[in-house]
Amino acid sequence: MTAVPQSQPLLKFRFDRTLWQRFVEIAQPYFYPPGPRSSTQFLFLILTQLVFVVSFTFFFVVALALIGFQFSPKFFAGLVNEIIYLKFLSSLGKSSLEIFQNLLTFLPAYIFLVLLIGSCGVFYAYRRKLQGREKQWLILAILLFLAFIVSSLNVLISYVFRFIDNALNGRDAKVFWDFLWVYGITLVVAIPILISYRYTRRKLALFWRAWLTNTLLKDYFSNRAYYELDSNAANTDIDNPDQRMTEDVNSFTNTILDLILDILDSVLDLVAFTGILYSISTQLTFGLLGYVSIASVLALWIGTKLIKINFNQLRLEGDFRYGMVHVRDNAESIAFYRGENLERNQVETRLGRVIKNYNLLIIWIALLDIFQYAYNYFARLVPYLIVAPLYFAKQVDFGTIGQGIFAFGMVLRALSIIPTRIQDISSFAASIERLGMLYERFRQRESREVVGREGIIIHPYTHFKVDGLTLNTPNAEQTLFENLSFELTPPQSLLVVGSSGCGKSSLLRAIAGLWCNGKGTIESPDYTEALFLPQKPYMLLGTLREQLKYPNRRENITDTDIQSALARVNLEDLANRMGGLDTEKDWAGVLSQGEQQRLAFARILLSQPKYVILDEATSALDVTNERWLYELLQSQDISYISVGHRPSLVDYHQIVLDLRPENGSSWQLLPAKDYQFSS
Ligand SMILES: Nc1ncnc2c1ncn2[C@@H]1O[C@H](COP(=O)(O)OP(=O)(O)OP(=O)(O)O)[C@@H](O)[C@H]1O
Repeated sequence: MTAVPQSQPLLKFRFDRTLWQRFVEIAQPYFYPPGPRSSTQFLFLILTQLVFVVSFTFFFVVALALIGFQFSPKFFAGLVNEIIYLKFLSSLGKSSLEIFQNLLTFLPAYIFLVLLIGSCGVFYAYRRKLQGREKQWLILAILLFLAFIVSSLNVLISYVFRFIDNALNGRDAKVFWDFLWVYGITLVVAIPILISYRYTRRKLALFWRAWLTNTLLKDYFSNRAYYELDSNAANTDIDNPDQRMTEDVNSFTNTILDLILDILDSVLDLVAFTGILYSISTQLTFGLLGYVSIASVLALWIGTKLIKINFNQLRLEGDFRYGMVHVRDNAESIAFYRGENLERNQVETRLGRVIKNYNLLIIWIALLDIFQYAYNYFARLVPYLIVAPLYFAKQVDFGTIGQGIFAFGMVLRALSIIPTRIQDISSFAASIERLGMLYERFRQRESREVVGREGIIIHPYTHFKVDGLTLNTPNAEQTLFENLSFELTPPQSLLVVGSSGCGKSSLLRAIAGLWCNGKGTIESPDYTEALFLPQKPYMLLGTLREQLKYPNRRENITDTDIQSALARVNLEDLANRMGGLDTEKDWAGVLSQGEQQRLAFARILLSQPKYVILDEATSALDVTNERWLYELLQSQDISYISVGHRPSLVDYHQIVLDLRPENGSSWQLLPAKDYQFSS
């Protein structure tokens, strides 16, 4: 049964600089390689891309307007007269067509042209840095462009309805039907654009997720980080790395795009509709700004509380799921022990923590709901209160009321990103914290490796040589042995003995480079020349063939080689019995311990290493099979180190290393023929 996490590391959850730095650390590398001042350059490139998209959109919209003008001159004439940002255009020509045509020879057009060429130039200058990242920049550009178009469509639709309302009010049937047609055509164009916008957003999130997960996986599997993280310890700060690399990455890449594009949409809507709103009422505009600012500060305060709760929720959910997986992986042992009740208790304790924290979460969400309902319902009243008196005083037409309410709603929505999305923002911040911590841990390991590890020094060498080795456990609680020295010249073999817990397996861990807390030097052959056989053989998820080829050190292993290796370890009928080499099973559950240990010996025959390290690798076998397998090793001219408790093992080794000799010294090395197992 694994430890149920008791305490959590003390973390501060705030919308602060550290959170921002973590965010940049995770988000930037997909688009721009990290390095000194790279964040500034990255932001500069994002702005340049924005400039590019704005300039491009300008020419695109003018071209569209010129085409659209051919279909509905009345609507476009109306637009030029009504849209506040376009009113200045009236000076460019008499008819609306002239105005649009003149736009292309007007000063802003030149400015946009220069910006367009300039931004292309900037990207050209950065082409080397962006090598391999072209795809994401291109998709981002398309996404930004679509965001502009979608926002323009919203403005357009608001005007179409204003004209429809006014035509209704003036009982002008012709104009009414004309604009209904315009609306129909706009929809035909708008729907595919809207769908492409959403699709592109998801596609970029998907590419980003794949990239980020692969990057983290690379770090996770490099230099055995997965082994060092010790993520099941109760007080670990990197809990559930699997969850961080799966769910947290997914929610990060999806939410980030949703949020960033929502913010962009909001900015665009804000620019588009504040003008309309401002032209209707200045008080309404400023009142709205004040209202939203106060609400945002309040929302951020509630959000800060929510980050911690969301962070804990993610951790507790991960712990709960791991508890269940642990039961699944150890089903047989638990069944033998009849440990159901204890296991149920441990998963129920974990579930209890999930529920307790979730309970806290829903209380805070309820508080947030009160705030959000009050915020939204009160906001709906405001435009009526301000625009209706203007209408009664005949200062604005009827269509203006509808458009005023629509514009108010759009500006309110645009400004309300923080008050209304604070729940998403907080869980996003929690994901950033969790991913950021994992990311930092990987970077720390990397810099530690560059600077050089402290403790035991490992050198590559032609054979095993240990010099002055003192080994501590990773947490430095125990010193297992001191000043150990020995040399093993092939084809010599060494048997490591000693009472349980004296550090036999730990010596093998140090030789394999897994433990390095202590001092002294270990010289060992390259890992590709050695094979390690643990007491409980590792059975991977896959076919029987993959099982036998593991760890895939040699190519061109044929099925005949496999069959012959199986026969030599007394498993000739295994493939037939299991339905062939392509069969996939839960091998750890299907094969007996002894069969698994024999299968591990078959791996030696197939991989043909020069050295083998065996940690009680024959403990589940009878003495006859054990002898047979050791004779097999000797016939292959393999030099090996074994750990074991059985007296019979002494016969297959030349040297014995006793890590807890009875004479009281720290360790003892002697020829096997002189060694006597104590009874
Ligand atoms: N990850 C760890 N962190 C801290 N201490 C550990 C860790 N793994 C093992 N130890 C401790 O190190 C000591 C040596 O463990 P090791 O597995 O090397 O014993 P051993 O001699 O191989 O025992 P056995 O014969 O029972 O397999 C034990 O006291 C064990 O509790």
